[in-house]
Amino acid sequence: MLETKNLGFWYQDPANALFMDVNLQFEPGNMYAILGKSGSGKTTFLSLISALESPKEGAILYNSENLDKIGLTRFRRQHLANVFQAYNLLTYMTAYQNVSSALEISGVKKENKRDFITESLKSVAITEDLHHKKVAQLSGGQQQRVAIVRAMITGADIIVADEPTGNLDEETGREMIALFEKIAHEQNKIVILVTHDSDIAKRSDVTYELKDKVFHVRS
Ligand SMILES: Nc1ncnc2c1ncn2[C@@H]1O[C@H](COP(=O)(O)OP(=O)(O)OP(=O)(O)O)[C@@H](O)[C@H]1O
Repeated sequence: MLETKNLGFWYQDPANALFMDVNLQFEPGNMYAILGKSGSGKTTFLSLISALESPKEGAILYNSENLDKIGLTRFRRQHLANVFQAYNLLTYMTAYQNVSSALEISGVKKENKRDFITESLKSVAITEDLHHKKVAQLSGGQQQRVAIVRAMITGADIIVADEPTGNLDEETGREMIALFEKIAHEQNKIVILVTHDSDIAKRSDVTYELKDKVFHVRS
C-alpha cells in the first residue's frame, strides 16, 4: 500500500501551501482518480508520490517504509511507472523497440522476449501490422497504448498518469480508462490518474478531490 502521512507541500512560501496534513491511502487492485481545479496542485501531488519532489512536511510510505528510506531512485525504478502526458516514447523507434527498450532499462528478463513483447502489444489492441512502425506514425491513442505497455511490463506495482485522456477523442479515452481499470483489477496494481475527465472519476474505485488545500473523498 502507498500512503501519505500528514503530507504538506509548498513551492516557495509555507503560507501558500498547496495542501497540508494529507492522509491518503492507495491500495493494490484499485484505480484512483485525483480531481481538482486547474492549479490546485494535482500534478505536484503526483510528483510527490512519484518521488520526483520531496515532502515539505510529513511523509510518503510504501508498504510502511518511508520513500526516503527505500531510496527515491530505487523506488522509482522498482515500484513505479509513469505514463507521461507526452507518452514518453522514443519516436524514432518502432512500437516493438519502445517496449523492448523499456524491458532493458528496467532490467526485466524474459525467456522469450520476442513473444512476450508481441503478446503485450496485442493485449492493448496494437495489431501486429503496427508493431514495426515508428511510433511517430501511430495515432495518439495507439501511442498512448504503447506507453501503457511500457509502464505495464516493467513489473511496477504502481502506475501513475497525468491526464491520460487529455489529448484523446471520447471513444479512445474510454478505451484507455478500460485499460487502466484492467491493469488495476486484473494485475492487482495501484493505478493513480490525475484528471479533469468526469468519466474517469465515475469509473474509478476511489476519487479524491483536491479543493481548498484538502483532499476530499468523493463517492
Ligand atoms: N516548479 C514550480 N515552482 C513554483 N510553482 C510551481 C511549480 N510547479 C507548479 N507550480 C505552481 O503550483 C500550483 C499547482 O500546480 P500543479 O501543476 O500541481 O496544478 P494542477 O492542479 O496539476 O493544474 P492543471 O490541472 O492546470 O494541470 C500552480 O499555481 C503552479 O503555478
